Amino acid sequence: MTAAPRPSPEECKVLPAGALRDRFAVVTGAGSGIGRAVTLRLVELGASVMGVGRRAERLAETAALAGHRFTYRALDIRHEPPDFLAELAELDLLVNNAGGQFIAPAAEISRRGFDAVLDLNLTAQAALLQAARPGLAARGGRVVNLSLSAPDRGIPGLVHSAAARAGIAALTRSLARQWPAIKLFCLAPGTVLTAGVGEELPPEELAGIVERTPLGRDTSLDEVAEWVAALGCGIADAVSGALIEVDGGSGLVAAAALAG
Ligand SMILES: CCCCCCC/C=C/C(=O)SCCNC(=O)CCNC(=O)[C@H](O)C(C)(C)COP(=O)(O)OP(=O)(O)OC[C@H]1O[C@@H](n2cnc3c(N)ncnc32)[C@H](O)[C@@H]1OP(=O)(O)O
Ligand SMILES: NC(=O)C1=CN([C@@H]2O[C@H](COP(=O)(O)OP(=O)(O)OC[C@H]3O[C@@H](n4cnc5c(N)ncnc54)[C@H](OP(=O)(O)O)[C@@H]3O)[C@@H](O)[C@H]2O)C=CC1
Repeated sequence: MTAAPRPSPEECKVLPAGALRDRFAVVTGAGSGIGRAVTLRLVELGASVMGVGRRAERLAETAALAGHRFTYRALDIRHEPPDFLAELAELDLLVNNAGGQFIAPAAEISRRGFDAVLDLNLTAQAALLQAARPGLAARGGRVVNLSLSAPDRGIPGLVHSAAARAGIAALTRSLARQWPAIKLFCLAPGTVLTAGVGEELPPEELAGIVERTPLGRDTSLDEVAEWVAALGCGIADAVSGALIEVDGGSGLVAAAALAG
């Protein structure tokens, strides 16, 4: 079956020019995929962005596209303390996007494997949030935590990631209550055809997942980027702590079993 058409990049751009003028954002995982698309859109809307990731060369590629309002720090959020955030006196937006996992049957995930995925997708992100809190509170700032659509329905093959992603949604809700000066959102894409997801799943399996999605298509990078920018610019400030699934309705149907 042919996938349903996505909106064009221009159709996704609904925010007015300058919507993020004079704002300062930190985006983790800014060297590729969703993080790069988010970075470029935030910069286009007027923000200055600090990007974070392990590979400096990937971040340098983003810098070449983003221009002078983008700076970056090459570091590992799992293994280095989040001092770069604690040092920021003021921060308007933190996009906790760096994440990922490996696909494996539950019985084959070792304690270290489970810990690695929990660490990347939950514990390290919690540490970034704690470090960023004073700077965010000083500006009435916002946080967008990237998650995965419908982890609460169960995802065979991704049990460690589903547990971490359910955790980040719960952390987002809890912090929204505890830190009222900061607005926190959890944004959960379904399938976004990045190189990263392509390394995890073969094309035919991805096509099958997209086909089972109620809207019959993937979610585009531009759609995710616009959602992050919208949550970050303040137009959604009547909302806090929410899990927003930008997934073409894939969270409404049972997730495919990715491993036995
Ligand atoms: C129906 C739902 C549709 C869902 C569609 C999918 C949507 C999701 C998309 C994305 O997330 S896109 C992002 C794609 N990119 C990634 O996910 C890559 C990220 N992965 C990593 O960075 C690493 O794999 C990791 C998860 C952080 C682990 O890194 P680390 O360097 O700590 O690993 P190691 O030291 O090598 O190993 C630690 C531990 O983990 C075990 N392990 C690693 N890979 C596997 C595997 N494939 N299978 C089983 N176990 C694995 C490894 O063996 C180690 O354990 P021990 O052997 O020492 O016990
Ligand atoms: N694509 C999809 O369909 C979906 C993606 N997601 C989530 O969205 C986020 C982005 O995914 P996507 O863009 O597709 O994937 P990518 O693999 O392209 O992005 C992950 C980014 O995180 C960075 N990163 C990974 N580990 C670390 C670390 N320890 N320290 C610092 N940076 C790190 C990577 O850079 P580097 O390797 O240089 O460190 C990379 O830029 C992830 O959390 C993913 O799980 C959720 C649902 C669906």
